[in-house]
Amino acid sequence: MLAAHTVADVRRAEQGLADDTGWDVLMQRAARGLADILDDRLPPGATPVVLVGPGHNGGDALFAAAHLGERGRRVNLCLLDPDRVHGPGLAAALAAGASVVDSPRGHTHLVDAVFGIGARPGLEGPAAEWARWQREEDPWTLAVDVPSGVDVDGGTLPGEHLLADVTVTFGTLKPALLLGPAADAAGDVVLVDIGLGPHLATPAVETFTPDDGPPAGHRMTGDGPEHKYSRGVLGVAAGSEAYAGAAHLVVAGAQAGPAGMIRFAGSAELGRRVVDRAPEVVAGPGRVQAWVVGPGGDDGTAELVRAALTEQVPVLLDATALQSLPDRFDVPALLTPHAGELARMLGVSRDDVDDDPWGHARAAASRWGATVLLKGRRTLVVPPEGPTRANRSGTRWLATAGTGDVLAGLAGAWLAAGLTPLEAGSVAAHLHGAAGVRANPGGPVTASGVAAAVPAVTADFLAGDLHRVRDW
Ligand SMILES: NC(=O)C1=CN([C@@H]2O[C@H](COP(=O)(O)OP(=O)(O)OC[C@H]3O[C@@H](n4cnc5c(N)ncnc54)[C@H](OP(=O)(O)O)[C@@H]3O)[C@@H](O)[C@H]2O)[C@@H](O)CC1
Ligand SMILES: Nc1ncnc2c1ncn2[C@@H]1O[C@H](COP(=O)(O)OP(=O)(O)O)[C@@H](O)[C@H]1O
Ligand SMILES: [K+]
Repeated sequence: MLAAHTVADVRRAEQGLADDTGWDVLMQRAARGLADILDDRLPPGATPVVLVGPGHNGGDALFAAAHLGERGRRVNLCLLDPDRVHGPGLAAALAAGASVVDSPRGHTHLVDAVFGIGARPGLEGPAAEWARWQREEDPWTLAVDVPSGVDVDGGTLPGEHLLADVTVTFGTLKPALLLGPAADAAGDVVLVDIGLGPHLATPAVETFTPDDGPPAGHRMTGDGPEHKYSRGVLGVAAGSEAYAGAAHLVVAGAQAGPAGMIRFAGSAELGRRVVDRAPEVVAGPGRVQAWVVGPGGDDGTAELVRAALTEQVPVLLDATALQSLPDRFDVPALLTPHAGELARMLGVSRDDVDDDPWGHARAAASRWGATVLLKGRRTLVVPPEGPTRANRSGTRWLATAGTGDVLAGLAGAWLAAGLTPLEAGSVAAHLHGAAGVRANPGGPVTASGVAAAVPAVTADFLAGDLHRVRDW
């Protein structure tokens, strides 16, 4: 797992490390890591301009500029306020040959060291002018720690901010690098280890890396005897006269997961059609270890939700079922809205959710005592308490009808197999995104095609070897 910590937790960890090593060591580690990456990414002969703010973020970049100067590269510096600049950093950069310039205009390579974790979101004055210049001239940009102007803890973009192709961040990721609209401002994220690890608290946000395998606790790797019931049975209440396809797609997603059996609950006619396409499915009542209710549902969905909740097993509620929520859940629950559905649940506008997805998903998780999986380009899985999972797999081609139904079935299958809503939702989102890429790298996919690609992706995940999970 790759972790992100809040500013307060980063500050506490930095203090803990600095108590052992002294503050200088931290900044020197950050600066050297930054210089190495700049050296690697800048074309030979390119002269970058560094936008230098008043704090340590500027200090990191000034010491990095000194390293680059010592290695023979020209570096220009633009100071936000010449009276407020990291003095030793500036002295080192100038001594190594860097020059101060009045304006960044004309530079094709930019280093953003205006503000780091000390930033108040939104740029003003000369810093805001730099942001406008950046949009006009579009230089290749590397951000130091975070893109300046973003809301570091919340991932929102409340005002002017800079954009980055690459963000080099120190010690741990910051929430804005993984979630919300801010994550799209950060580009590729590269982590420089400065030794904070032992001092860091529980992360605020985490995300899978290619080496991550399945979490402990699913029924497939239990020690006991293995048979279809021990792997978990998933009940599916999805589809309706008008949306029969949802029933097929939820079943296809569920069959791509680890559950031992799927029971379909729905009209006899729809049940026959589902079994015709998927003969492994059992249509009709019986015991289940988890329910998926809602995709493609109709007026009868409220009753299906009520019935599922009386069984006291974990539930996944999607689409229509999100309009029939109990006041609080007394079973493990995974709610899977897209932004429009979450807006409706909370009585806010879709724009409100798009502007602050994490804030709204957290509000819903705490309001209902459920885990909320908010679908979108960067799907979030937010439990009522504890770290959020940010999904980084997928492709924009997944924005096509029915892929959400496949995800619901897949996540339901992992729930039935014994994972918590957080684990089931985040594993399913990770595999679903990777399957979207695998189904047709770089091009369009259908929801059925995504479901068909999930089993092979799952095999790689189970082996701890799932690469190429996104095409953005
Ligand atoms: N501590 C360490 O040794 C290490 C730290 N590290 C590095 O330090 C960075 C954090 O440094 P930092 O705490 O100095 O904060 P930073 O973000 O540079 O700037 C704060 C200054 O900006 C100002 N300001 C803020 N927002 C503003 C706005 N919107 N508009 C205008 N002004 C604004 C604010 O002004 P004030 O609030 O005082 O008015 C304050 O003066 C961190 O991201 C990492 O890069 C690494 O080297 C590891 C070791
Ligand atoms: N721009 C995007 N980039 C990547 N994935 C996306 C994007 N938009 C949507 N998705 C994914 O596509 C799926 C769409 O689900 P949903 O909105 O419920 O569609 P449907 O109801 O048609 O099945 C979700 O898994 C979501 O995360
Ligand atoms: K910055």
